[in-house]
Amino acid sequence: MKNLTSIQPSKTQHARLAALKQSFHDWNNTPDVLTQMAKRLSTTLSLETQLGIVAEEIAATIPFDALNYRHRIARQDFVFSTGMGGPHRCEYRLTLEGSYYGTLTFHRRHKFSSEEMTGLEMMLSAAICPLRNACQFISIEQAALTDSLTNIGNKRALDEALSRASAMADRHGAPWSLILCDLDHFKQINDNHGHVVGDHILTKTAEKLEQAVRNSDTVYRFGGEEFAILLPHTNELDARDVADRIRLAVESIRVDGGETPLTVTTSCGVAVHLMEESSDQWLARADEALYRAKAQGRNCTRVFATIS
Ligand SMILES: Nc1nc2c(ncn2[C@@H]2O[C@H](COP(=O)(O)OP(=O)(O)OP(=O)(O)O)[C@@H](O)[C@H]2O)c(=O)[nH]1
Repeated sequence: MKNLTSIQPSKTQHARLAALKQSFHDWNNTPDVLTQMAKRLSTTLSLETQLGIVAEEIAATIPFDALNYRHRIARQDFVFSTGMGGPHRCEYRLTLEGSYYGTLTFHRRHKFSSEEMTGLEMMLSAAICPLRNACQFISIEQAALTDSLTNIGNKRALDEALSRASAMADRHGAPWSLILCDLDHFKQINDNHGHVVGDHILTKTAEKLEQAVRNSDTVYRFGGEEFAILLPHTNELDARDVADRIRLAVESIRVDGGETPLTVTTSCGVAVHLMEESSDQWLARADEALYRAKAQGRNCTRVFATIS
């Protein structure tokens, strides 16, 4: 083994260690305004919580009447507001290393002085890194729940949504319906026209499904050519109508397939949530209805009927 030269603590090192000890003491016991805010921000990756902390810490030094934050992250608008208006405002576009992380606006009844604006800028400079991390965390979380081909929710997103929907249906008693759609003879499209055309049809299908349903309904791709639509406040009868509308929407898709345009049909299975059933049981009943639609000729809707 190589001999290591023994390191003798020098005077400078002693001084540095003493300074470190002092700064640890200050950081721990009497942090300055910026350190205190940075410490609090580092405890969370929730953008909402971070913005609450920023609002509190800034208000302690620079009072304001309202703070608004808006940013579009992963195709979704994120909005945070605290307090009530005021005619004067200071607006900051938050950017770091060329990337944009939202716009923060402070409102107040009285004008902000230039000294106060400098203070705001200092506080925001100290907050921008944690805010950037929180925005990126939302993007990563969103990506893990999104199907990369069609840009709609994936199987994981469906599982989470079904669990939430089951809990809400049990608690409030409102009907929730689930529609499963599976494109018919999709293998033939891939085999005859190639996967690129197949992928294009899947993308078009996702678009059509989203257009065919209400804003409050959500569409997921949970398997190769399988889609799911979750419909809040929708009973069996209405869900059946939606499923038939969806089938017509999918039938209207036209994709360039050589001499004649390619078309596709879909089979649908519907199940309304039953009191206290698990999301797996609910999904299994919708799947059973879909299986019947396939077995009974395809391009049709079957409902897992409930006796009420
Ligand atoms: N292009 C493309 N094809 C996919 C994707 N995922 C799954 N598939 C294909 O979807 C096809 C599904 O075939 P099957 O399960 O036999 O079903 P089907 O041919 O639609 O027949 P039915 O469902 O019984 O009407 C297979 O050929 C898979 O390769 C994808 O991401 N892109």
